[in-house]
Amino acid sequence: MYWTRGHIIGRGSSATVYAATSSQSGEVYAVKSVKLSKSEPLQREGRILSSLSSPYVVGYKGCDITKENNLFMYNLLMECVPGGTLSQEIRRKGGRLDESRIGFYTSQILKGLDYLHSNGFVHCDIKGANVLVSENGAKIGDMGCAKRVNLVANDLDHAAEPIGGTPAFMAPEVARGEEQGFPADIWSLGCTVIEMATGGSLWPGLTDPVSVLYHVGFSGEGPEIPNWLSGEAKDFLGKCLRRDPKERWTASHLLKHKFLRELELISNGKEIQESYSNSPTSILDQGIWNSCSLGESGVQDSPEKRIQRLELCSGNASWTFDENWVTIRCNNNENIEVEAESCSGSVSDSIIVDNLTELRSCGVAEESWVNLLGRGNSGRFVGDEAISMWFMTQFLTHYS
Ligand SMILES: Nc1ncnc2c1ncn2[C@@H]1O[C@H](COP(=O)(O)OP(=O)(O)OP(=O)(O)O)[C@@H](O)[C@H]1O
Repeated sequence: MYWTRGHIIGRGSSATVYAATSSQSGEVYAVKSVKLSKSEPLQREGRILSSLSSPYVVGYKGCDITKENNLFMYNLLMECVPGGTLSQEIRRKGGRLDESRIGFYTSQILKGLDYLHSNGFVHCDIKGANVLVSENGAKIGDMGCAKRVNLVANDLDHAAEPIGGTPAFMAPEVARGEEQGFPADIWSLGCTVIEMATGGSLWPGLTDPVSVLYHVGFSGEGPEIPNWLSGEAKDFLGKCLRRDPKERWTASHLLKHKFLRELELISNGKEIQESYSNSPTSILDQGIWNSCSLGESGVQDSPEKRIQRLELCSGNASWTFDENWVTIRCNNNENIEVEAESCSGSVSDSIIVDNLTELRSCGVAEESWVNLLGRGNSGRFVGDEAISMWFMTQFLTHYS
């Protein structure tokens, strides 16, 4: 397939997403690109997406390898969902959504989950930042953490698939590193409903992902359910946020819950769609394209200097919904990669050090590692190449 790369429309912790135009049809796609040498997780995501087809999951359009500026890039082409993420939509609407809109998006995310689960996939990272919205509603995106469940045994192949996701949205059994099956997505959906209702932190007062993990896993508590929600909505959340995964309702069961059924009868989707299409902040607006320019900084400094710069960039840990992110990854060889990125485009850096001893010898206080991890909405734990549970253990040991 021939296509032309356009503007950046989003950045995640592992990849950059651009608009792309098909040379033949002129159709606009979203293309997620990474250096070929680091593309194994994206290739895996592509393989999963290519096996799926649902109006509630972002559509697969193909993949290829390009050579640009002497770099080989792996590209995953997807359907372009023009409204950005659900988290961005929440901010556009002033920090929280009204209940009918919450029900509208929840029902579509659930239909996507029902589809994934009945095809044997656990998404493993449901949250507002991984749901894409358009005038037609919501679609589940970012299948980068997804894993297959053995439907016959109704169990995970633990050896093959590490636990992944975003700490604040993780189910208790996931935070404890025990299991990550279909019910884990349902807990994360409950957290996403609360995100839609509050726009704020699910765990106020907990400012770094390690303390969130510890609290979720061992405190016996769930996130606070906003008081202003109706009884039906609270009941729905209660079914999603049961601490025992066996007691959580399934996606197909939740689709029949009175919270969604009643809303569907009242709004029939129309009012919500009209309201959405009036939004002036679609990512396809030219103004947004024009304002989006991201610089790449050089990487000539020594690892020491670059780690120190990252430490300065990271500031205080804050578990908020800002778009800045800093990620620390550890691969199987225990090389540690530290990256910093600013959505405004002013910082872009990445360094690799061999082990924790080297990170220590660079003079970065261990507290700052937590800060580095805690910044932004993607202080997250994902597959092999990303922050491993091993690395989390280091933090837990340090933290406790
Ligand atoms: N199909 C799409 N259509 C429109 N925008 C998209 C699409 N896919 C991704 N984006 C944008 O790109 C951003 C990054 O995408 P995505 O979350 O898939 O990347 P990632 O590197 O896997 O993220 P992370 O690992 O941090 O969760 C999204 O937050 C969204 O703004």
